[in-house]
Amino acid sequence: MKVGIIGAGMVGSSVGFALAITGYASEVVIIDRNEALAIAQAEDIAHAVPFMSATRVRAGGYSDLDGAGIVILAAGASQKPGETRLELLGRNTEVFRQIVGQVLAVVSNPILLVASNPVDVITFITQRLSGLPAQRVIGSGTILDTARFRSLIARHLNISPQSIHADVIGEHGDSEVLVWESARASSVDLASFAEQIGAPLTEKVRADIDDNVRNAAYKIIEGKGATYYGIGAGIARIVRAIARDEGAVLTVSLVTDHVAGIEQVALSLPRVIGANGVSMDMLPDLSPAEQRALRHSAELLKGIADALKL
Ligand SMILES: NC(=O)C1=CN([C@@H]2O[C@H](COP(=O)(O)OP(=O)(O)OC[C@H]3O[C@@H](n4cnc5c(N)ncnc54)[C@H](O)[C@@H]3O)[C@@H](O)[C@H]2O)C=CC1
Ligand SMILES: CC(=O)C(=O)O
Repeated sequence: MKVGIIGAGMVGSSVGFALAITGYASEVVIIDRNEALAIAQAEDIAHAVPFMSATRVRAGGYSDLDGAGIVILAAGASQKPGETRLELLGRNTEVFRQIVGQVLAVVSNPILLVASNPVDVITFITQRLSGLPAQRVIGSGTILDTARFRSLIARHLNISPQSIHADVIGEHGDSEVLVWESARASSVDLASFAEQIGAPLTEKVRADIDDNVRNAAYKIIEGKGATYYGIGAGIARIVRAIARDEGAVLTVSLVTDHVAGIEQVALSLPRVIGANGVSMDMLPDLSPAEQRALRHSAELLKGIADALKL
């Protein structure tokens, strides 16, 4: 499948690299308002291809998106140390007002994958600006937070993160909800598994994992200025689910009709993803506290999106 990437910065280039080395895309076109950057990133990534795959990688303009099945939107401002994702909203709304129309002028019915922050509100904006069905406008949402959650639980239990089934839902941001209630290691209840191997999930263990998931971006940005490898791999994983029509269940953001008593809000839930985008949503079993936290997250995002009066 041909994939376009708008934004050749840290995130866009990491997605391009992940797509090229996995071969999940047959062709990748990278576009940025800084053409020299797009060309340099595309060339650098193309030089990795002979070792790994047969993906064709190049820089281009919007007209080069012709025939793309997926367009990844990773353009715009990113957080400075200490800045929240929501503080990027004004700047990135303007960027998306510029780019969404240019994409749709060339590709009439793409699947749009939104990475730019605050990703839930930007996904809402992109769906409204594009007029595409909600199922085709997918925000990376909490796919990265879920990966962080699984990797930290796996580290605590000393097993593979692929054997952990645990999700982060709600906002990709400070109000996100780590779902402990239905978390499992293989098919075993997570708390029971942890007890059985002598590594119980004490309140302190849970609090440390929560802190390191919720605040991962702040800590990494403090240390190296940006996060990009995790989201690069996460978006490549979504592309694979679409390109191979997998029906994979991934936590992604989407404008959702009803969730936690709130209507028409973009946030993350586990969703089934295949060739036509998202086909189904699921709500994991939640504890009463997790239900309240999800409602809070949904209300927060709804309030911000409604204030935009799109
Ligand atoms: N969803 C997630 O989990 C994550 C999201 N992000 C978000 O991804 C976005 C990009 O982050 P980085 O790549 O680190 O930033 P960056 O600053 O490295 O790259 C952004 C790129 O966007 C380009 N750009 C800006 N306006 C444009 C326009 N109108 N048209 C075309 N290109 C334009 C810039 O020239 C720049 O190359 C940020 O909003 C960041 O917060 C970052 C990490 C994880
Ligand atoms: C920057 C960002 O959204 C993240 O790493 O989670």
